[in-house]
Amino acid sequence: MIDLATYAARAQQVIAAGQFLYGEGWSPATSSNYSARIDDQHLAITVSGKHKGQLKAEDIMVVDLSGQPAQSSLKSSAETLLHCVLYEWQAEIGAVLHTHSRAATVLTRLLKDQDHLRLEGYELQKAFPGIDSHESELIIPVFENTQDIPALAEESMVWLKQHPETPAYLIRGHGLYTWGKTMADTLRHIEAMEFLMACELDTLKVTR
Ligand SMILES: CSC[C@@H](O)[C@@H](O)C(=O)COP(=O)(O)O
Ligand SMILES: [Zn+2]
Repeated sequence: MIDLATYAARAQQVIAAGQFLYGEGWSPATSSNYSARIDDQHLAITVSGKHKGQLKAEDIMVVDLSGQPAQSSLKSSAETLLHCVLYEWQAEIGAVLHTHSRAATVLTRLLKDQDHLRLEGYELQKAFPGIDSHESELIIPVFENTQDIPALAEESMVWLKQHPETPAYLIRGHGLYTWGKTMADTLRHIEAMEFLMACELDTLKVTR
């Protein structure tokens, strides 16, 4: 049984996240998907194809950790499985957010054949858990874009199980996935990644 009060609270968090992320320009044109954990078996996730700045309660649905809808005929996000494997991987993950910012799209295209973004020397790296110095190296994997979501889910898990400290990943020409213990933590990770990616783009502009 799903606790309805918890579900309603999580749905409100997802709606508020959408308003913020759309307002920042990081979730344009129905792109992006968001979720929050309800319990050890269920998550609240956006219905596929919705405008993320105008989400309503009926645009959030419940799926189990295998991505199957719980008592719903609605279609959950096309990328539901990418969320599910993260919740399955780490029990402490409470929210997962996927965005489509211009910075994530352009930077990953500029990185061309590189399979990761390397960040070092930025004070803001400390916005991520376990990082207490700008001198540490932060590696964010860049996966190739694909419509084969089960394959991407598998690829993300292979990387993350080998690098469990990773706070986010990028998909080339597509966007960002990040996660955290709470929705607030996850939103902070997005803001930090957006700042860092903007800095990287600014640096490329003057050094290329
Ligand atoms: C509007 S194109 C973006 C989609 O292809 C997809 O990548 C995305 O982020 C949103 O898909 P959705 O099924 O609404 O969760
Ligand atoms: Zn997407």
